[in-house]
Amino acid sequence: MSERAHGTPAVHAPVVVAGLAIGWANRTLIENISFDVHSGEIFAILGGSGAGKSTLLRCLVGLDPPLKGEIHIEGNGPPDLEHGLPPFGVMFQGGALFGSLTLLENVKLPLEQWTRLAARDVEEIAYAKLRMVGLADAANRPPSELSGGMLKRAAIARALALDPKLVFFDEPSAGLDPVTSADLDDLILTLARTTQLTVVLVTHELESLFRIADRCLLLDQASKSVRAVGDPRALRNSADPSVHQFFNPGFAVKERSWRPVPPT
Ligand SMILES: Nc1ncnc2c1ncn2[C@@H]1O[C@H](COP(=O)(O)OP(=O)(O)OP(=O)(O)O)[C@@H](O)[C@H]1O
Repeated sequence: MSERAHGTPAVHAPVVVAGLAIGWANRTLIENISFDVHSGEIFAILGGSGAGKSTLLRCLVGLDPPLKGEIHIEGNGPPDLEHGLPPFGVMFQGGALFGSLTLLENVKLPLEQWTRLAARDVEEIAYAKLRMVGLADAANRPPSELSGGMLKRAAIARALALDPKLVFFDEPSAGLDPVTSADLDDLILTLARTTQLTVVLVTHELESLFRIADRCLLLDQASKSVRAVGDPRALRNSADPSVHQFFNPGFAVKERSWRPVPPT
């Protein structure tokens, strides 16, 4: 279901996807994927387990080639990770911090790799990023000494080290308890709203989705298609039963649970 088919302007969108098919060798996961991510919005990729959410994200950041279709990132074609600085930050599911380095050293890495800044400036910027995610006090600790929530924050700091205007997060709240997950949502929301950051994230946490996402894309494994695109709060009331069920998973159970017990 293309948003542009419904008239949404696509000019200068940070992410534009048209007629994309994703999958592996001779196995197509999802076809005809078309959507735009608007500047400054938080856009979520949703779907059941194995639907292809991470595969789509990997295509968007240039790690895997799509089977077919177009991807435009920041007005260019698909990202070419082998040549030059990618115009976005990425946080993968596990955070992917280097265990042998301190948090500060982890955040310094992209600055050292992609800029010619003096060592003092690199250190200052890396500290500023850690401060931004509330981890300045932990700058000299290794990842092994941190909680799951702190590791995610550190990974976000590293993804933002080069001040990208666009970031991709794969399951940022995976493995976190509800309180830590809500704190992380607040951080993502604050970053997006205060720095005009465009965020594309994969999630399967509905609570988090309703809390932070402006719009979302629902992938459907059975029909190999995009089932819905739009505001998750509106999709909650979708007339399409499968979309309604996805956004209201407890609905049928709740209905059954308060039905009176028949007299014996
Ligand atoms: N490198 C690969 N080669 C072949 N098939 C793969 C590869 N990586 C993933 N797949 C398959 O593609 C399908 C989609 O995987 P993907 O990780 O994109 O799903 P997902 O929606 O992110 O699922 P989950 O929510 O469980 O993480 C799965 O059936 C998976 O086994």
